Amino acid sequence: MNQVKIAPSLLAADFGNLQRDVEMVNESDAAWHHLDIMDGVFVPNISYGMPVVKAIAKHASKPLDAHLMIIDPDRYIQTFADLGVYLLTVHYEACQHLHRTVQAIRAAGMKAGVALNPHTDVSLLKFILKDLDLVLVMSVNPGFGGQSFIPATYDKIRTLKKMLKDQESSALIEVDGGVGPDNASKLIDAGADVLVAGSSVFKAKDPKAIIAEMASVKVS
Ligand SMILES: O=C(CO)[C@@H](O)[C@H](O)COP(=O)(O)O
Ligand SMILES: [Co+2]
Repeated sequence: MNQVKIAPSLLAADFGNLQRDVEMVNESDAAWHHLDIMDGVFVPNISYGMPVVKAIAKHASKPLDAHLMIIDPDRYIQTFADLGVYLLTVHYEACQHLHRTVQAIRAAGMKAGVALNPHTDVSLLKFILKDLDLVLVMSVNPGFGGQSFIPATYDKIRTLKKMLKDQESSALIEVDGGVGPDNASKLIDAGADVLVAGSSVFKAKDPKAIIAEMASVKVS
């Protein structure tokens, strides 16, 4: 059984000290850097765009896990590949032709993920699961850091885990929103492979210790 991966979300970093915070993640037990790209249309917030992704990529030593909260993400697939993104995740709710988008992500040389909003049923991915490297289960409504975790997520992860097993899919399950040491074990028990954590890491006195605590949770 693989160890859980921790992906600190840089949305909660200090943007005035971005290099310092990226380097903190480099030196920690985190597996990936999680990048939240928001367009102000799909979600009611604008985060950051390509120049900031480029700056992060320059200092990051771990794979870049980009979570696109933008409509019609096909427009930017090649740009993210050129910036060195490892895993590109698009929202089910933001794509007209999800299968085509996933194929385009892989053709550009990246791993492909699909994110689901809290209200979106995992069964909608039934016929595309085999084409995915990751499913991102949103445990808050996308758009902002620092929100409260939605408890229905546990059942959603369990249902998705069963679907993946039934289809013999090796896609990872990533959980994003309101995640921290308090719910990490329960999420891992439910079947999560990757935990995204923003506020619980960057607002902590000792961010590296919080990352280490979550990364060391035993997988049963
Ligand atoms: O995608 C998102 C929000 O839309 C996340 O990646 C958040 O950035 C996670 O922040 P916390 O809930 O952990 O503070
Ligand atoms: Co995210």
